[in-house]
Amino acid sequence: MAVEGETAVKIASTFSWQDVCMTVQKGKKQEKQILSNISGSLSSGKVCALMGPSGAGKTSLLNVLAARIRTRGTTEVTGNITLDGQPITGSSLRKRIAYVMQQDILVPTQTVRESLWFSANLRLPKSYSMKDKKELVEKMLVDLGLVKCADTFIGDDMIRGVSGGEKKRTCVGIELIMKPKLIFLDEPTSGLDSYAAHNVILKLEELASKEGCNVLCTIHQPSSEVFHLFNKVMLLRSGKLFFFGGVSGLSEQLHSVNRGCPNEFNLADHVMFLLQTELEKELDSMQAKMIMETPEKAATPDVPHDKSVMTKSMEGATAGFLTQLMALTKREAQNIWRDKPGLIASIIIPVILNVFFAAIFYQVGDITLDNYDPRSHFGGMTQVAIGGMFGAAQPLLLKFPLDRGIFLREYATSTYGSAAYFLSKTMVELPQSFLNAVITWTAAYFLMGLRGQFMIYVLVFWVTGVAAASTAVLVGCLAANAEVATQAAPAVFVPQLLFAGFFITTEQIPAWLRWASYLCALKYGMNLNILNEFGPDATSSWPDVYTLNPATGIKDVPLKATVNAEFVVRNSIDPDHVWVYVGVLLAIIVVVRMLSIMALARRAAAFF
Ligand SMILES: Nc1ncnc2c1ncn2[C@@H]1O[C@H](COP(=O)(O)OP(=O)(O)OP(=O)(O)O)[C@@H](O)[C@H]1O
Repeated sequence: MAVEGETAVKIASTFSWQDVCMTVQKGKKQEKQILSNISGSLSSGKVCALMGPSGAGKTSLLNVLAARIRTRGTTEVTGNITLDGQPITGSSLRKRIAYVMQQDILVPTQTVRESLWFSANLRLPKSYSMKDKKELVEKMLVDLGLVKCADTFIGDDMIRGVSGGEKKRTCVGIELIMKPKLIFLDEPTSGLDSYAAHNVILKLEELASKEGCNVLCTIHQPSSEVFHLFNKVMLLRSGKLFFFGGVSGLSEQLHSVNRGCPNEFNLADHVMFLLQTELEKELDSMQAKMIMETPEKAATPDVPHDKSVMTKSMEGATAGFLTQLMALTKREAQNIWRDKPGLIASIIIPVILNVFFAAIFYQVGDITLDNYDPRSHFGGMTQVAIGGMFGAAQPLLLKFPLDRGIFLREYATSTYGSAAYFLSKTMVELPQSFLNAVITWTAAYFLMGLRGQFMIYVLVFWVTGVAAASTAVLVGCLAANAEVATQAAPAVFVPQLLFAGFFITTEQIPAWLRWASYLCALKYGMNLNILNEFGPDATSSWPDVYTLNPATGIKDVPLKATVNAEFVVRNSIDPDHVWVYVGVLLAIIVVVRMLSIMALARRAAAFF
């Protein structure tokens, strides 16, 4: 299927690498040589297997050739790596390189078609119309044999989804949609049975020859059928090139050094066994002979299988910020909507918990009751605020660490920027937290018999929850992983409880520590709640109820004056500063979320 607007460009690209070396610094003076003088070349339409015993340097070489090694610090890489004579550096060349990781990092609630569409929509240049993109996705589904499962969820442990082989082919499709010139795959067949593995490599081979791209993949134990699909094989041993050439060439070479593969044996198994069982001395002498055979072949560019392969230039701007934001928001919302158990739990659990807690504080706000106690009244409000803070923070704390794999893969392939990614999560979070605020206060307000304005409680709870979630998000973006985020969370949230006026009033906190309460979002939320329930405006309409005067022993102090002094004055809350409290809460949200975007971008930049 020809995509409208394609430019007729014959692909005949050559990928070559000369004298690639990699060393890592171990301690102050020691160096470890990971790769030594590895050379070779591949040309359009060829699929090369990178093999060798464990620790031979396969992943290191793959990462070096794909420009995925950070050469700062202790790692040094030398050598020449070029694509059509150009060194592999710079973002435009990077975009022509696809890297399929060993783990299938996909969104479980997306279907196969949606996964490919997401990649096409955000990564293809704007010169591609929607129709072009859709045609490309459909073509990719056909080429990769994914039509039958196109509308099946990717799935995970909880959601029934596509098979392992189909997942792997989806990962390949996500990268191939960009029509990359180079495709690197780390163990694309690991965890697959031999038929599924054959299918993946066969599709890769077909696509490589059709699209004219160079494919290099590490592979552990290919079956004979799989092994013979490769056009080239590169064998490493202790960081050195043992063999590079065609599969039949390998067989000939082994015969020439008297280590031919018996007819009934698998050539790949045979050579791997040899590499791990032969004496070092023997291997050295074989290696010396075999390498002598390869450079000439490796240096000669191969002729593309299909000389009429067409492609369209991938240069030019890709999707803009708004398109990225919309696509990401849609995916995030779908993710929540399709995760039915999670969605139901996010509604049912707050209802049950809040009804239960409110039942404990039943009618604590009824000031006309004989057993009325202002501390219980305040306690009821306190528990809603504390529950709200943890309830809002908890789901957000692990959101970014748990989704980091997908973010890094997509960010690294320039699918979107960190700001669009971050804002998309916020767009979905806001209505969810508003719904949570309505649920919480509907349960709490009437059962506890509070007197402030219902809608103010909902709004304050919502904004304070978003502020708590912002802090959780920042912790999640800064933390190295989910475990670190979980460990760090109490250090951030417990002090908020201490500074919010629940256990100690602001005026009792030592002056040199009091400043910390000004950074505490919960404190501002609580100030607004206290004014809504106990502030002078709120209490002005209270019926006349009197409390005990300690000086006279007579109940002649108006209750409104008692609660005002106890909760408003002692917590240094100024009724004229309502909008200051609202403003500071909003400012905390904006500043903390901006810091989170920066932390996310920094983490993504450090990925390579
Ligand atoms: N940054 C590093 N610092 C120290 N040693 C390293 C580093 N990177 C790789 N190595 C070492 O280099 C050798 C090659 O590692 P590499 O992961 O490339 O091997 P591999 O062939 O892919 O192994 P496997 O098949 O087990 O994944 C190993 O001994 C590994 O411990």
